[in-house]
Amino acid sequence: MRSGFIALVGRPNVGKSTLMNWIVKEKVAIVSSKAQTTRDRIKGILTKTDTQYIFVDTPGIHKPQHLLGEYMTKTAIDTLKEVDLIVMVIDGKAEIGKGDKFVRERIEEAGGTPRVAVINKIDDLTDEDIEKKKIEIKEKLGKFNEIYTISGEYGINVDEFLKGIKKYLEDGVMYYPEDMYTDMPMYKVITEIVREKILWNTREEIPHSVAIEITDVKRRENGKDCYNINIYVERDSQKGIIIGNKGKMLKKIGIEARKDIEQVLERGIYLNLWVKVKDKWRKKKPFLKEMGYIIE
Ligand SMILES: Nc1nc2c(ncn2[C@@H]2O[C@H](COP(=O)(O)OP(=O)(O)OP(=O)(O)O)[C@@H](O)[C@H]2O)c(=O)[nH]1
Repeated sequence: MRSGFIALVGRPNVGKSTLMNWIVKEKVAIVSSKAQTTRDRIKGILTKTDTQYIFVDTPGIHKPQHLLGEYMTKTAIDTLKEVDLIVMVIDGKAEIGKGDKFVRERIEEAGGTPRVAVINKIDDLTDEDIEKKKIEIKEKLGKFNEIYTISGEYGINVDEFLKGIKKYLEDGVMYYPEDMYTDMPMYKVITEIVREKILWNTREEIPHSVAIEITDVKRRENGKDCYNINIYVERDSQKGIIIGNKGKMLKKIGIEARKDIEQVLERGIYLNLWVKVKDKWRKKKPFLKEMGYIIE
């Protein structure tokens, strides 16, 4: 048996969450076309007959712009020092830029941890594009132990990638029981589902300034739990967008979120969503602490 921790790193939007979801085939990481949606270290665990892969999906590494950003980057760098392997995911469809170089520098800070590069989104690339990308990586990002080419969305070459990275894992250990696919607490899974639905439904209109909190769970007489969940935004205008015309948007978000949550919990629930304005919440440390984004 081999087992080990693998950090998936890369600038926002390269496809880390999509890849992890494909690998563990369960809803453990949020997928969105928006940048920086994954705020927490989430482990996706895949146990095969003789290998257990524990994936740590790091927050999108980027230059800190505000308090929440600082927290996300620090978490990501700490992760890199602890793992057995760093997998740097690169968007094969985009030119390698400042964001990728910034991530590469953070990998250097992790010291001697082995690192491989993954060119993602090859479903949209020609063989020639892929070869060019490999050269670009060597020129702009330097040396990796290996370079893999995959598509996380369609699962192309993902098995080969998994077999290939087995050698970096520790021999003779198994960290988690076989049937476990995430150690993310259930409340976090639930709030992430709500956040995902908001981001999907509101498209470009709602920025990342949204935080979700379960305020209470009450059991109704028929035995079903009723979840009350607050959605915090920064401005009245954002509140308006989420609620929508005659409350239609909030209703849609609620229905979609409830369905996914019921699937995860394997039972029926009631879900009440409340939208609240907290001005500039990202800059307010006590509030961030309360929401679990800062641990001191
Ligand atoms: N064509 C193609 N698109 C992909 C692939 N993987 C991901 N995408 C798209 O790329 C976008 C970003 O994917 P995510 O998985 O959210 O990216 P991420 O790196 O986890 O982003 P953050 O959580 O913001 O760090 C989404 O629109 C995906 O549909 C792929 O293999 N092929």
